[in-house]
Order: sequence, then structure tokens, then C-alpha cells
Amino acid sequence: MALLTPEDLENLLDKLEYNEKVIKKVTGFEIKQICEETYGTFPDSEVVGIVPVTSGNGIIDNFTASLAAIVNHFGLKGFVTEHTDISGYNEAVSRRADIIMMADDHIFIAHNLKNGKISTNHECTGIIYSEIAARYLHADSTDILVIGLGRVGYAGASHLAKKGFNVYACDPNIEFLEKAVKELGVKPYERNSGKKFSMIMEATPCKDTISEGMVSDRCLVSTPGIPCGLPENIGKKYKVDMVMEPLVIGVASMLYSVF
Ligand SMILES: NC(=O)C1=CN([C@@H]2O[C@H](COP(=O)(O)OP(=O)(O)OC[C@H]3O[C@@H](n4cnc5c(N)ncnc54)[C@H](O)[C@@H]3O)[C@@H](O)[C@H]2O)C=CC1
Ligand SMILES: N[C@@H](CCCCNC(=O)[C@H]1CCC=N1)C(=O)O
Ligand SMILES: [Mg+2]
Repeated sequence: MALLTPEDLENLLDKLEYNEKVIKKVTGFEIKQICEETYGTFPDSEVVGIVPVTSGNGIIDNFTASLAAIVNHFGLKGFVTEHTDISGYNEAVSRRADIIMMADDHIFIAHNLKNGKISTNHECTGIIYSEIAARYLHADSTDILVIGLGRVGYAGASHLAKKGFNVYACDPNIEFLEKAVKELGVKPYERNSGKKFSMIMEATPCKDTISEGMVSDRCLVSTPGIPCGLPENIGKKYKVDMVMEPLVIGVASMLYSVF
């Protein structure tokens, strides 16, 4: 399980500001608009209770503080409970939280106690990053490549397939690839096929997963993957725009998915 590190969380809102500019440039939309249109929802001054969880690898420095900053950035009232785990959950409810956010090493959820909606970070991250890729203003077709079909990538491929995009995918895990072919109708991408893409969604925990043969001369790489899948030289050699951010965009997607 690829866990965030405290350094991933440094300068979070600076990274967000930079990526919001890129998103506006390459899609014409603000991230809030994309979230509103993707889920058909909008914020209504919900109170968000954020509960630190000590299980497994334990507390990640600045993780819950980052969530509070993100919630406030999107105009909601967020608080981190003083207590952790079950005591923290109890505290959040008694402090009238509408939405609870908390994460162990496996699942990071947002649960709206008022309407019962619940969402996970993996699914919401896959949806929002594939939606950003799909809105590329310079796309040369509806062909889109998804690299990595794990918890995030599969959700992204599923979202794109439902929207009618021509989804190609690659993953060394044959089972995941076969599942995506069978259930989503994606086409396996052969690396040496010579097929190039103007939209790529990368969701792997590996670096340099994007090779020269994949990118059209104008291309948007939309990647939640940590570390970065796009090699520096390729990003420079071709006009590649990239949206890559470690937490905030995925969390915004979680919030909108439960409003
Ligand atoms: N930026 C954000 O907001 C978030 C980022 N993440 C990051 O996204 C990445 C993916 O997360 P998960 O889907 O949970 O991981 P996962 O482990 O469930 O799936 C990763 C998939 O990538 C595949 N893969 C590995 N190397 C590959 C390659 N060279 N080409 C194609 N596929 C390859 C693996 O076989 C696996 O199926 C991780 O780095 C995680 O830290 C996860 C959640 C939020
Ligand atoms: N239990 C810890 C939080 C653990 C979060 C682990 N999950 C990740 O790192 C996921 C979330 C987005 C990307 N990876 C705490 O409460 O401080
Ligand atoms: Mg993100």
C-alpha cells in the first residue's frame, strides 16, 4: 500500500494553486466546476469532522491537518478531533459533524452522516483524474490511455468507459487487465504498437511508466501516481501538459461525491 509521506504533504496548497492553473489552461474549467458537473452536487456549508487513526503504520504527520486545510480551502468548516480512533469518531459526532473523514492504511473515506453517502479516496481520485484527462482541449480523438488498473486506475478506466471514451489500458498484472477488458471493454495497450495518445491517465506507484512511443505531440498526462510516471526528458521533448498532485484534488472529489 503506497502511503503518503510527510514530504508529499509539504507546500500542499502551493502545489494545488499550480495545478489549478494547469487544469484551467488545459480543460477551460476550474476544479470545483469539474467536481460539480461530475457528481451533480455543490457544497452547502457542511461541517467536516476529521479523525486521526492510529492503526497499522499509524498517524502520518500533517495528514489530518492537511485535510482540514483542504476542507477550508473549498469553503467548508473542517476540524480535526482531539482524540483519535473511536474516541475521535465519537467526538466528531458529538461536535455535530455532517461529514466524517478518516483513513487507515488501506481505505480513506468520506461519510456524510446526513444523507448516508460514503466514498473512498481511491475511487474518487480515479474518477477526477480521468475526468480531467477526458476534458483536454487539444485531444486529437476519443482515444485515452490508462496506465495502471489498480484501485485508482480501474475506477478511472470505468468512469471513462461509461462516458464512451475509447479506453486503452496497460498493467503488468494480467488479472487486472483481463478484468478491465472483460468488464469495461477496454483495449489492451501494446507498448510497441506505435499507437500514440493525446490523453493519458497514469495511476501507478512507479516512476517513468510513460514511454516516448505513447505520447502524441500535444498530450495531457493526468496522474495521481506517486512518484511521477512522466520522465523529465519526454515532458520537455514533446508539448506535454501534466496535472500531478499528491492529495488535494482527490479529496475535493471525495467531498463532492458525498454532498
Ligand atoms: N494523488 C492522489 O490524490 C492519490 C495518489 N495515489 C497514488 O496513486 C498510485 C496508485 O494507487 P493505487 O491504485 O491504490 O495502487 P495499486 O497498487 O492498487 O495499483 C497500482 C497498479 O499499477 C500497476 N503498475 C505498476 N507498474 C506499472 C507499469 N509500469 N505500467 C502499468 N501499470 C503498472 C500495478 O500492477 C497495479 O495494478 C499510488 O502511487 C498511490 O500512492 C493514491 C490515492 C490518491
Ligand atoms: N491513519 C493516518 C492516515 C493514513 C493515510 C494512508 N493513506 C494514504 O496515504 C493514501 C491517501 C491518499 C494517498 N494515499 C492518520 O490518520 O494520520
Ligand atoms: Mg490528488
